[in-house]
Formats: sequence, C-alpha cells, structure tokens
Amino acid sequence: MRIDVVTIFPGYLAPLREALLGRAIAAGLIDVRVHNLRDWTRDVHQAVDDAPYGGGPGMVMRPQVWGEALDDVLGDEPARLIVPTPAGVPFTQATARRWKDEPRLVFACGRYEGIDQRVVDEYASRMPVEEVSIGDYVLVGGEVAVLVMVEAVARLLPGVLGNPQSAEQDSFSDGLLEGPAYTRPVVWRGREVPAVLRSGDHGAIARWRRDRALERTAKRRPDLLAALPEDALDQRDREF
Ligand SMILES: Nc1cc(-c2ccc3ccn(Cc4ccc(CN5CCCC5)cc4)c3c2)n[nH]1
Repeated sequence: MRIDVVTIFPGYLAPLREALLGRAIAAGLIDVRVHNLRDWTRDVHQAVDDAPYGGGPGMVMRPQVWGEALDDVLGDEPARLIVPTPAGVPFTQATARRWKDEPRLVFACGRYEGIDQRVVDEYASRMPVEEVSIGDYVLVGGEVAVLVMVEAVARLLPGVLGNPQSAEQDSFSDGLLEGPAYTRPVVWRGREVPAVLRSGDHGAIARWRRDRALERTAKRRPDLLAALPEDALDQRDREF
C-alpha cells in the first residue's frame, strides 16, 4: 500500500516512522510519503489560508494551493482521497478493514477551520473521496487523525503485526468490546487473576471471556449491543 499525506506540518507525521509502522515501512509493506503543502505556494508569504466568505471565526484553507498540490501528488495513479474533518463520517474498524485492500490512500490534512469545500467537490468528481471523523471532538488539524487512521489500517496489512491473530480477534470483530486481560504474576498487590483463566478448561474460559465482554459492552457501549444482529446473542447472553 502506498500512503501519501499532504500537510503544512510534515513533522507531525514523524511518529509513522517509529516502531511497528517504521519496521513495516522499512520492510516495504507500506510506502509512506509526506508532502509539505507550502511547497506548492507561489507567494513570498506562502499563504495557504484566507478569511471565510460569509464571515465566522478563524480562517479557511485556500483551494488553489490544495489543487496544485493534489494534482501533483495524485498524478495518474488511482487513489482514494481521505479528508479528516470533525464533520466527517465516523471512522470505525469497518472503515479500516475496507481501506486495507486499497492500493493507495492520499490524506489531505487541513488546519485552521478546514479546507475550502470546492477542493473536496473537485476531486470527488473524478475519484473516491471520503470526509472522515475520528471522534466527536475537535482537533486543531487533520494530522493526528491521519496518524490514528494509518495505524488502524496498517496493522491489518499482512506482515505488519507480529501475530496476525490479534487483528482477527479485534474487539468489535464480534461486535463486542473485549474483556479484561491478565498475565503474570498470579497475585499482584493482593489482587488475584480469575481462577478460570488458569483452569485449563477452554470451554469455561471462552464462556467467561464472552460474559465479561457482554458485561463490559452493556455497561460502556449499549449502542454496540443494540446494533448486534438478532441471532448474535443467545438467551443466556441476554441476561447482561
Ligand atoms: N475527528 C476530528 C477531526 C478533526 C479535524 C480534522 C481536520 C481539521 C482541519 C482543521 N481542523 C480544526 C477545526 C477547528 C474548527 C472547526 C470548525 N467547526 C465548527 C464547529 C465545530 C468545529 C473545524 C475544524 C480540523 C479538525 N477534529 N476532530
């Protein structure tokens, strides 16, 4: 997978080159290129923003610079353009799974109050464009959202994670939150690991884990429970 990121703060994307993702890039599993939007400005001030038509707080990013940058970066290779925004469609594990098979993702990181809408409209006329939110809170720009989304997608790529089972058993994969996890020591500050997990009874362990997942999901994310397909819960499950 090739990933391009266009931003006025290229340094914000440096963490992509650390650790697990850094190794995946080094191994050639992912090809990440970060571009500085200001490289496409033509004025001495390298202006990328201007006042919003219709008034309102803050500034909006000008379409011309974005158009020159995206034309260059996109070239003729087909790609999916992703624009982080607080007003976007929620990014979920399903989104990450859908994007993991894409040959190329191009991320346009806005700053200020966002990018002139005509940029999205222009590219949506010739390629898939998605305006995406990573949560119901307002960041200062799109870069952090790109770090989140790239990590969520990259970990699904073959060879990126040490143990691929982890991605297969992701929480949300059965529609529930994952339950608590434990490791040694068996007693820590007087707190003992639930005995069932050390019983060797794999049926009981699986049941216990599902019960804890149902309990936690019912308590923390009743919306996920309500969204489960009718046949996902048996009679016993419904007690939570
Ligand atoms: N999931 C998520 C994504 C983002 C995100 C992504 C890209 C950009 C580019 C600029 N900003 C800052 C920013 C500040 C104010 C407004 C104006 N809106 C009016 C009412 C609420 C806010 C919009 C945008 C981003 C924010 N934030 N959260």
